[in-house]
Amino acid sequence: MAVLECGTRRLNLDRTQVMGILNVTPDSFSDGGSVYDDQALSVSRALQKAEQMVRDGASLIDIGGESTRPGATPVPVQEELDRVVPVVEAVARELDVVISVDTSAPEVMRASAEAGAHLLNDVRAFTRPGALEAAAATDLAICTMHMQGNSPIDMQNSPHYANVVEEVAAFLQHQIERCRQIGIKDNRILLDPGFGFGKTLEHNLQLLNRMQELHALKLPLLVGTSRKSMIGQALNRDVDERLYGSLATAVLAVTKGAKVMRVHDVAATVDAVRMTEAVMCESADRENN
Ligand SMILES: Nc1nc2[nH]c(SCC(=O)O)nc2c(=O)[nH]1
Repeated sequence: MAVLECGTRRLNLDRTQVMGILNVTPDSFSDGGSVYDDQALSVSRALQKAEQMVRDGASLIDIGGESTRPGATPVPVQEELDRVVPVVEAVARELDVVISVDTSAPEVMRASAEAGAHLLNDVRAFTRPGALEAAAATDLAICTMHMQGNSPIDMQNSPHYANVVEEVAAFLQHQIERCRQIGIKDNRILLDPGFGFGKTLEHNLQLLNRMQELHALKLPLLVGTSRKSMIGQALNRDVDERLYGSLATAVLAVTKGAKVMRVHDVAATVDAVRMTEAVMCESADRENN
């Protein structure tokens, strides 16, 4: 059985797992402010949303205190801590689920691990000073992701690749080597091609269409396409009309070997993923019988 070691928890990767997105930010692009009451973060509202996603079939919850949509400005660390830590503590106390924290700040990584998180998810691939050391000091799983450009502020200015799949693969291979050098074992690592992070529509479409080529890296893939602009651009849909397109990308990602899907719409995605796997397993069952 393929397993991701997530601190005190182990995640079965023999089947694709669905990660529910829990933005605890007032300005996230697709559901900004959904857990805010007038200006204040409501921990109870955040917990209710997490409970619903677990009921819907999420086996991971990704808690993010900084919006990383294109053009977003960084959040002060203390503000991020104030948003994330109380929600991690509440979810750890109340729910049986793998808790992921979407952060680039080493202070938030350490505090989240203390508060009960199981996975550190960094869209900046643990490149901030002290971030990889902070991750290595825990026994949490990590997700390391490709982004072209230094941050969401500038990543979409002029994305450019000679060969996007090869360049993303080379970047992720380098991240694996950084992790190994600092003592983060392979069975704690998820890799993520970073859809929408310094990529044009064509880059994103090619990356999904050729994603099976990333299996050469031999570590499990996390995919985050849910409600992203690649869907809006391909279908000419606003952010609240991208469920069907998101499901199409989830099905394709699963057929190409994604092991974790990071999504807003958990129930719909769980059914799409399970149906896809039912068909895929049929062919495997038939070949084995
Ligand atoms: N690992 C990982 N973490 C993420 N955090 C965001 S924030 C922007 C959004 O949800 O559209 N995207 C991703 C992603 O694609 N992969």
